[in-house]
Amino acid sequence: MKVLVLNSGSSSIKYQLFRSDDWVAIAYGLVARIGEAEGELKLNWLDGAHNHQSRQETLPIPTHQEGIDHIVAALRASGALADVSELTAIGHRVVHGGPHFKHPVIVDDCVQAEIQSVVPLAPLHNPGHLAGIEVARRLFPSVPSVVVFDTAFHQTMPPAAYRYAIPEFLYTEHRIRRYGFHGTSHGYVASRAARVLGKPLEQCNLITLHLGNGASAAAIRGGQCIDTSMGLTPLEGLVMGTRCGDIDPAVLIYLGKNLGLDAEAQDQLLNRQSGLLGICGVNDMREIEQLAVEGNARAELAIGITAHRLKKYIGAYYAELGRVDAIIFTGGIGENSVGIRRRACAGLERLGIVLDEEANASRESRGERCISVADGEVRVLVIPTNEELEIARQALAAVGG
Ligand SMILES: Nc1ncnc2c1ncn2[C@@H]1O[C@H](COP(=O)(O)OP(=O)(O)O)[C@@H](O)[C@H]1O
Ligand SMILES: CC(=O)OP(=O)(O)O
Ligand SMILES: [Mg+2]
Repeated sequence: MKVLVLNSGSSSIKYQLFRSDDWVAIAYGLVARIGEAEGELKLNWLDGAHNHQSRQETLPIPTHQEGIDHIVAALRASGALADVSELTAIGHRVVHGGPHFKHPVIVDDCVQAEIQSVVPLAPLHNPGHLAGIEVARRLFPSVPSVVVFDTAFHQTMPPAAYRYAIPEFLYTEHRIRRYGFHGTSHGYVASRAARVLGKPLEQCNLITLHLGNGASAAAIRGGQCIDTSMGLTPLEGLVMGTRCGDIDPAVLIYLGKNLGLDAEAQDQLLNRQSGLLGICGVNDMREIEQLAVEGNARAELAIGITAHRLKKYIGAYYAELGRVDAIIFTGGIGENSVGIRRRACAGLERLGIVLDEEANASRESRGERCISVADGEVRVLVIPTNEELEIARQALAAVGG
């Protein structure tokens, strides 16, 4: 049997198809630029002889419905999915689950309404997820759709970590609190780290750093999340591709009073025009690192602010945990950027965090690896994340597989 995972965004749908007996990804790809004049369909799959094949097409994809239609047609044509009846479940990534969801759930109208109700709290993410869920339920009524929430892993945080120091009614009546995101990734890399460390997850104290386009840190004690850097929305915390992360909230008051920016304009400014893009005009870390090598001062500053913020969170979470077994880097930047890892860990020797420069810089291994010195008190690990695999497993478990 097979499990299809959809990570449906506002204008794109990433997908992966897993065989559930051995969890091999037999196909994966992307539908991009939904609603634009020229859309894009990408499919990679394993053929009958286990050779990798790929196909790419440019075509108009006006809606999410057509996007999912194209995905299913391409999966069928490739032979990866002979028939929809082979699907045991469809797993959907949902960034914001609000205050109630602690576990994955099979979608029904109530669940969909609850996800809809928190759209204002994840404006970049939840609307696209809902579009994907609606279409999947309509097109495949016989296959259960399971939602796996980014927020679920963080539900173990204590009130001291998740409450903000603002009037109580904002929490009780308006659900304003820290939720945290990327939980599927933090949870996945934490369990992989426990295997590398050779002890049960329940005995591991970890700091996990998910550094992709969105970026967040989590403090994990005994396998459970006790704090995380993202807040009510995925805007708080670390510096991101286009999001500012932590700032003085009075910046918003200033923007409103002195620049006349309304809420919509403030949202655009801090969610889409800030972060790396705002500092140096580019939001892709690989390009920024190249620009910095060429002497671009704004690119160098963008890297400097990013690493400074990371170090601050490592220190804060070290203090919260008291004892740390490992720091884990993951996500596109965490897995690939030698420089960000080096700068985030520099000067932390007194905390027992000492990188092995050669291991950190080695491009030989792309997989799970240790990049700290052999006798380091705190292990520093690079662990590639696999949110889709984790979603597929959790979706199968939710349908009783
Ligand atoms: N070799 C590399 N060196 C530095 N940064 C990289 C490298 N490869 C990817 N990245 C960065 O990773 C980020 C994207 O991370 P990713 O986890 O793929 O994002 P998403 O959150 O969209 O899944 C981009 O900033 C990209 O530049
Ligand atoms: C929650 C979040 O920021 O997700 P992403 O990194 O996919 O944007
Ligand atoms: Mg990602």
